[in-house]
Amino acid sequence: MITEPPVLSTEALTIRFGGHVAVDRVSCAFERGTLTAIVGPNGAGKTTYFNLISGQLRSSAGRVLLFGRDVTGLGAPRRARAGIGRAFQLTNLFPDLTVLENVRIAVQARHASGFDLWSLATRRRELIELAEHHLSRTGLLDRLDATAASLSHGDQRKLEVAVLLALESEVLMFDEPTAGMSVDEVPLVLDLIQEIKADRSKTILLVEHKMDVVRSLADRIIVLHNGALVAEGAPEAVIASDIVQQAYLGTAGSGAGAGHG
Ligand SMILES: Nc1ncnc2c1ncn2[C@@H]1O[C@H](COP(=O)(O)OP(=O)(O)OP(=O)(O)O)[C@@H](O)[C@H]1O
Repeated sequence: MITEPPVLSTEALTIRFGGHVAVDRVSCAFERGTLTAIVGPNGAGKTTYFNLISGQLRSSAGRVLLFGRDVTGLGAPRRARAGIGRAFQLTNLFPDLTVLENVRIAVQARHASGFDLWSLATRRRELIELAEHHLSRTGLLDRLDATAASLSHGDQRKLEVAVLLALESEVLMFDEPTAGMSVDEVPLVLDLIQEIKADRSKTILLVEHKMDVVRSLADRIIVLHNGALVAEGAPEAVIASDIVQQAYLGTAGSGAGAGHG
């Protein structure tokens, strides 16, 4: 029987900084339509693991596979074009362009081939319609003409997600999506992630300290500690497990209401 490879997987992924092993032989598969939260104490290697997947860092050993294809040798821009979309890098946005222009450029980049000079006007309309579709999903239709730079922090995050949707990224990676946001903006971003998760077409990875956020969004949790993957499973079971309670959340038996850091 032929089984489909997972959308994304890492095999014994490892990085050393001098003598320090920041990510230590992490093997993990991420399936389409799932949201996996990556948790662990400060310095556990979560962001470094993200950087290895998105290509911001090159691994010392191990592999990153996208649909079973080895992308370990590709840099970040090529991995992004292959479908690994990392949100909230800010480099994804053109600050002086409008909301609509930012997303239209992403749609255009995605649909560059097949460009037909004779139907420029039709083509332009189609690009704008697609861009508006992504902006409608992310709740930005009323900000089409605002420049990216003029948006609130929360709306900029929505715009970044619209750009990733327009680029048709298969994998969406969120590193602490609510960090630095005001209390009113937090639910907007969480609703947005929930909305993208709901159609089950994307593979979502989330690094998050807040356990209430993890509980409400994640289908699965993986726990990193000292760079190694030490626990994995359904959120309630992993959060309640002794290994997480004692070693990673520091409060055995408390019900893990809080993260750390
Ligand atoms: N470029 C680097 N050079 C040297 N050491 C690094 C580098 N990047 C990360 N580290 C080290 O690797 C370890 C993992 O760091 P990382 O930022 O991935 O942890 P984290 O789990 O994301 O932590 P936090 O929850 O605090 O964000 C830490 O000990 C960190 O100091």
